[in-house]
Amino acid sequence: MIVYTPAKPADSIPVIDLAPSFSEDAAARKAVAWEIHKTARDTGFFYIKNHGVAQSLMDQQLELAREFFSLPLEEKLKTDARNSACTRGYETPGLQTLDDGSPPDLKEGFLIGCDLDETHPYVQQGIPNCGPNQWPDRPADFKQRYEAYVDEMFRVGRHLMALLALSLDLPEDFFDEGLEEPLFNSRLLRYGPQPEDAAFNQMGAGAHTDWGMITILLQDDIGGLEVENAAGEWIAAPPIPGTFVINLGEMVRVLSNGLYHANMHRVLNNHSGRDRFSVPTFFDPSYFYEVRCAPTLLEDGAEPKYPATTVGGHIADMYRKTYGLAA
Ligand SMILES: O=C(O)CCC(=O)C(=O)O
Ligand SMILES: [Fe+2]
Repeated sequence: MIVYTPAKPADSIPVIDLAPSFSEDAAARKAVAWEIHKTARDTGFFYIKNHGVAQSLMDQQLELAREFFSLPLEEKLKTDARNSACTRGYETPGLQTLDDGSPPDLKEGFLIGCDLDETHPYVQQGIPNCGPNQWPDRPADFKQRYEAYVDEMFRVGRHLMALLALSLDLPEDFFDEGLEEPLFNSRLLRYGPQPEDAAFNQMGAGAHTDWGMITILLQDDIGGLEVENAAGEWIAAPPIPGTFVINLGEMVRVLSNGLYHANMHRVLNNHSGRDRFSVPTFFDPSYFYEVRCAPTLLEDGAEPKYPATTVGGHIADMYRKTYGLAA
């Protein structure tokens, strides 16, 4: 358990302007990659602006979360994630415990991922965490609305992977073979206000590192996300209109031989009396893509610090672990 101590004000999570990264000018793209390189070695977190996602789509996605969670419980339970072999669907409060030893997370969720039906080879082979989504009938057009958002997350995710490659002196298309069928999960989240009688160390989301490559977080205007920087200090990651919060997951540690950080973060529920909504999207190369230390980071004959690992296997293990804890 990581016992809560208050976070300092944010002074070191940079806002990176992606506009020059869409330029034809290779030097302009490289300059953005260098900004990512610097922050990846410290907080592992940064905001992005001028990412090309329409503000209206961002607003609509938070509205989708608001509409879904305001439905009666019995309606939400029609897509109960406990009835899904791959934990897709509605997640009741307390279903997940991100920080072992802390109380279960005080948040309500709705999870989707790659929508694979029973004819897909992965599903036939019983590969963990692969299967169909559960789509609710209400709110209207939920599936279409969520999929329109995911399309844009794929575009941003691919773009960030190219910049991540560049930031490690790799060719921009280095990850392309792993990105034909990216693995992703996306979750709507609702964090209620912190109860007066909250248990000791009760968090909205317990301190954790993300498991995959890149997380693209959309948050509303309430705040509550906190990040541990390389100095071990907790700093706030407050909402900044028009931005996404990007953070690097455990796969990046393997890729960068520990040079880049997959930093701890958590959500403290608020005292404003209002619900907070957020939408993290976890973007990764395909299930069996092997992540290994970037060749640019190894001297001749040197051994990488971390063994190569497949994205899907690691993430599936972490799902089992964090849901098992809450059971
Ligand atoms: O809701 C947030 O701000 C962060 C959520 C998060 O860290 C996660 O789901 O991994
Ligand atoms: Fe996270």
